[in-house]
Amino acid sequence: MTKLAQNPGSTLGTPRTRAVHRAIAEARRGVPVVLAAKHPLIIVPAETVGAEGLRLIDTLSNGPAVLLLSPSRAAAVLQHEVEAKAPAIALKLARPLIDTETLKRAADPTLEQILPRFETTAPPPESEAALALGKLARLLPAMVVAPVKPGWASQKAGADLLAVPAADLLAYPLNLASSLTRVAEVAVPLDAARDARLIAFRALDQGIEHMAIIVGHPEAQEAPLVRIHSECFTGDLLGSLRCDCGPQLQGAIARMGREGNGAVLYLAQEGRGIGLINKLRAYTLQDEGLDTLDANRALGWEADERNFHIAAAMLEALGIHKIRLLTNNPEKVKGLAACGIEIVERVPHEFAPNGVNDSYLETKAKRFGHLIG
Ligand SMILES: Nc1nc2c(ncn2[C@@H]2O[C@H](COP(=O)(O)OP(=O)(O)OP(=O)(O)O)[C@@H](O)[C@H]2O)c(=O)[nH]1
Ligand SMILES: [Zn+2]
Repeated sequence: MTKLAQNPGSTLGTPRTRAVHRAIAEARRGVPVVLAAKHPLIIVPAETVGAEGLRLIDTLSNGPAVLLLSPSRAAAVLQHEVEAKAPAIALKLARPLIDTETLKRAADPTLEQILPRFETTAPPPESEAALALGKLARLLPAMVVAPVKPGWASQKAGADLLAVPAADLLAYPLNLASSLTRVAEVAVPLDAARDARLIAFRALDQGIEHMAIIVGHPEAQEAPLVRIHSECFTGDLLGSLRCDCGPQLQGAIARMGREGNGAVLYLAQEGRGIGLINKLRAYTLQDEGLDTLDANRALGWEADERNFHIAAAMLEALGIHKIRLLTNNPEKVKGLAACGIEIVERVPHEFAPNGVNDSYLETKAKRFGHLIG
C-alpha cells in the first residue's frame, strides 16, 4: 500500500509561498502585480504583457516606468557595456506605455531586433525581486516596472491586483524545497534495473513533480550511487543528439542495475533551471554561433540557474545522507555539500561525443569546468 505523507502546514499553502504561486500565474498571463516593499512597485513581464496590462500600469503608477533587464541582456539591447554585477539595468520607457511589440523584442534576442535607442536610469531598490518573478514564471527576465500610487488597492482599477512581498519572491526557492512531500511510491521494473521503484515528490506549488528512481535499497547502503539528473525533454525523451542527457540518464540506471542499488533524482529543472521554452530559445542562439553558456546569458539568465536544495531535501526524505555522486560537474558536488549531503566520492559519468554534441561537451569542459577526459 502507498504510504502518503501529509502536506506540511495548511492545505492552503503557507502564506509566504501562496502569494508567490499566485503571482507566478498572473505573470504568465501578463497581469501586473504589486511588489510589496518599502517603495512598492507595479510590475509585469515584458514577454506576456498586453495593451490592457500596460494601461493598468499607466493608471496606477505615480512615477516613471522602466524596463528592467539583466545586465547581460541590457548590454546587447544598449549595444554597450554595462555594470555586469548589477542586479538589474533599468531602461527608461516613454509614456503612455503602448508598444508591447518593442517590449517583447527587447526581452527576447531570438526575435527581430528592431529596437529604439534606450536611455538608462537608476534601477529601483526591488529590482532583483522583480526579475526573480520573471524567472520563477520561467519567462524571460525582463520586467516593466513603475512606482505604484499609494491607495492603489482601493481604486477601481487596482481592486483585483495581487500584492506579493518582495522578500517572499527571493525566499521562494528555499521555502518551496522545504515544502516537498512524498506523495506516491510504486514498483516500476525497468529494462536495465528490474528492482526499480518510483517515488514522487510534490511541492506546495503543485507544479511539475520531482521523481526519485530507486534501484534496490540505497538507504541501506553506507554510501550509495546517486545521480542528480535535471530533466531534459529533448535528450531524455526524444533522444536529441544536441546534449548528452539521454545516455547519462540511461547509463546511470544501467549502472545502478548492475550494482543492485542506487538512486536517480529526476528533477523538474529543465534547461539547467531556465525551462524548456527558454532552452529552445538558447538552442536558436546556439545555431547562430553562441555556445551554451553565452546563449543563456544572452537571454538574461545565468549559465546555471539550478539550486540544490530540492535534491538535498529529497535525499534527506529518502534517508540517504552519504553518497557516491555520478557527475562530471564540480558545481553539483559543491552545491550538494553546501546543503549538508556528504559526498564520499565523485564518480565520473562521461559518454563519448556523438558527432552533434561535440562542441556542447567541449564547452562544458572548458567553460563550466566539467571534469572530462
Ligand atoms: N540552458 C540549456 N540547458 C541545456 C542545454 N543542453 C542541455 N541542457 C540542460 O542541462 C541539464 C542537464 O544537466 P545535467 O545532466 O544535470 O548535467 P550537468 O550539469 O551537465 O552535469 P553532469 O552531472 O556532469 O551531467 C538538463 O536540464 C538539460 O535540459 C543547453 O544548451 N542550454
Ligand atoms: Zn539534454
